[in-house]
Amino acid sequence: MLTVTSLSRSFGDHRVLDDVSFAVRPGRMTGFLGANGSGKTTTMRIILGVLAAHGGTVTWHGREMTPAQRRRFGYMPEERGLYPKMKVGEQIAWLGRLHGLDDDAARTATGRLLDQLELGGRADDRLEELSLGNQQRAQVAAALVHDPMMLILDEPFSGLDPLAADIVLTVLRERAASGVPVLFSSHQLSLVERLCDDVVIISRGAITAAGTREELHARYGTSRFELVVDADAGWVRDQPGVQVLSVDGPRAVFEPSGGGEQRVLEAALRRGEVRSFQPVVPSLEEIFKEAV
Ligand SMILES: Nc1ncnc2c1ncn2[C@@H]1O[C@H](COP(=O)(O)OP(=O)(O)OP(=O)(O)O)[C@@H](O)[C@H]1O
Repeated sequence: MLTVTSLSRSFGDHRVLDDVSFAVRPGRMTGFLGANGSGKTTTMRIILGVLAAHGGTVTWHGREMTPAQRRRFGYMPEERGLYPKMKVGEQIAWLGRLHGLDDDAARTATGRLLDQLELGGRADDRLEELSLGNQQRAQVAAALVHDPMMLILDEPFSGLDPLAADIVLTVLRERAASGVPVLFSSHQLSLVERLCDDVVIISRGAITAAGTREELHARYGTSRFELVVDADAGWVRDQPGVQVLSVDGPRAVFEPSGGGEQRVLEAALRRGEVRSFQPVVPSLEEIFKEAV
């Protein structure tokens, strides 16, 4: 497990990280969310050891991380760093060797990854000949080729169409399932909602929410209910013990008190068909807006 505790960092007078603490657990996909300039990249760079913290610690399984351990991390930086003129396959294998793989292992890992990322046929093309989305997939391969023990990915899904995002996601999920902690930043909240196990939200350099997706839904959950019937739902307004928030044809959203939701459900069943009746679960987008 990677644990970040009380990180702080300033650039001049500008404090960009203030008491940042969170954990990235093995086998989990952790989404790191925050508005532009909130401190995600700075935090990731400190974890990687390419930027010094002014306070706080980064530990791996409870101990201060060593440079050798950091070298076993896989990092996809925000500024993509592959060579445009170099052939994709050669480049990924070369990065594997730089990380200590022998020639055979580097070639095998490269071939497998490029196939998984559906770039197998492009191994002999120069990077610049690939579309931007395919270049991005090659960047993912570069971060994974040495079988890293932890993955830190800055916006790995930006610029990918939904099919390409799913291909990358499958590869990352496979690594997470094998026990690798995965931390990735993203602005695409619907995507994060679908794929992350844990969520960390940062706002202006401070963590405003962190936990499993279910914990955040419960914490930011409301006591609202949504009822959908087969005719106009305006009658819900007359029910005792509920505050109606909206009625839109057959759909009513209300906030009950003292068991009011049961009475509404019973009344709806007496009146006819109930199409759905459920508590309103906030989306990650709503949680994000409330937390930042
Ligand atoms: N080298 C630097 N020198 C001065 N200020 C910096 C430096 N690096 C980052 N900052 C500032 O630190 C703040 C946090 O930046 P950071 O890149 O960590 O944010 P971010 O959450 O990754 O943003 P984005 O989503 O836009 O990539 C910003 O105000 C940025 O201008």
